[in-house]
Amino acid sequence: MDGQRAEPNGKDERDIVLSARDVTVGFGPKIVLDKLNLNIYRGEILGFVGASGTGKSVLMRTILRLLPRRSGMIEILGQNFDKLDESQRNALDMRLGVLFQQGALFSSLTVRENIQVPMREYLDLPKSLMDELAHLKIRLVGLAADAADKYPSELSGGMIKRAALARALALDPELVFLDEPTSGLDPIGAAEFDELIARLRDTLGLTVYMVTHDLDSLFSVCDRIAVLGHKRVMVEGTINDMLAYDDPWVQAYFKGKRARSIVPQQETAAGRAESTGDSRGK
Ligand SMILES: Nc1ncnc2c1ncn2[C@@H]1O[C@H](COP(=O)(O)OP(=O)(O)OP(=O)(O)O)[C@@H](O)[C@H]1O
Repeated sequence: MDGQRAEPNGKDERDIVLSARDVTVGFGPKIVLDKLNLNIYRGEILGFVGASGTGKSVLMRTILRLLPRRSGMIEILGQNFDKLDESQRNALDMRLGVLFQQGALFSSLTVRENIQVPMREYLDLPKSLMDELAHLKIRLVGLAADAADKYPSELSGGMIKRAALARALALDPELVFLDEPTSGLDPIGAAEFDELIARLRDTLGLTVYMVTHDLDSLFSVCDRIAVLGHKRVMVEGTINDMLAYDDPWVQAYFKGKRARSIVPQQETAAGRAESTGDSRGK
């Protein structure tokens, strides 16, 4: 397993929604990602992990075109941004949702107004319709209707994450990027957020790219895991693939004390359902 996925017959029948090929990113003389390859498949929740400073945020920001790459190709939903004109890029951007770390809501806007930011940017809708849509998104992420008129400073950490998720879902995206979605949440709040993401994937047919350090998320909701190391995706696959991979960081991460408190539960089919917050934060 080296991140260059090859099926036995040389073909991959799965629907690829994001494909990064030989992506190289650097700052000055420092190369952070070197010929990185990664596929994300439709309908999956991919957990993206790696030691601090390996380039997880850099990759996500490169995919979102917030950082330039030196070389390589990125295709999203079958399209190569480099070959699109501005209106096509906008159309593609609308099919992506992003939840940045810490939620990144605008503090001077209410939850409703925050959710409407992407609508105002990309769509020309009457206010009444935008209000209705914001209300739907608020309910979708499990917030009470009265959260709509609250400012971020009036929300708990868990509510901020949900409001930020509602904003990420404002335009009904197909592919959602989540940067450390459960960081800062208490164990129960984190488990509930994981469940919400899994439910939305099932009901909305989302594909989810989740950067996370949270072992519980990896074990409980991620279908596949990709590990960033040595400037590329060094291993991708299931938990069992991680456990079998011979690398000191991967072994320490997936077989360390924290992981041992979670792994045995996951070895049964019931494990996914059982793995709610009790092992978090140990
Ligand atoms: N704008 C920048 N200019 C120079 N170096 C940068 C810039 N952004 C990131 N880096 C460097 O790129 C490397 C990867 O950073 P990145 O933030 O992607 O790590 P990460 O894997 O997301 O870490 P963490 O898990 O701690 O969030 C680091 O060495 C960082 O210092």
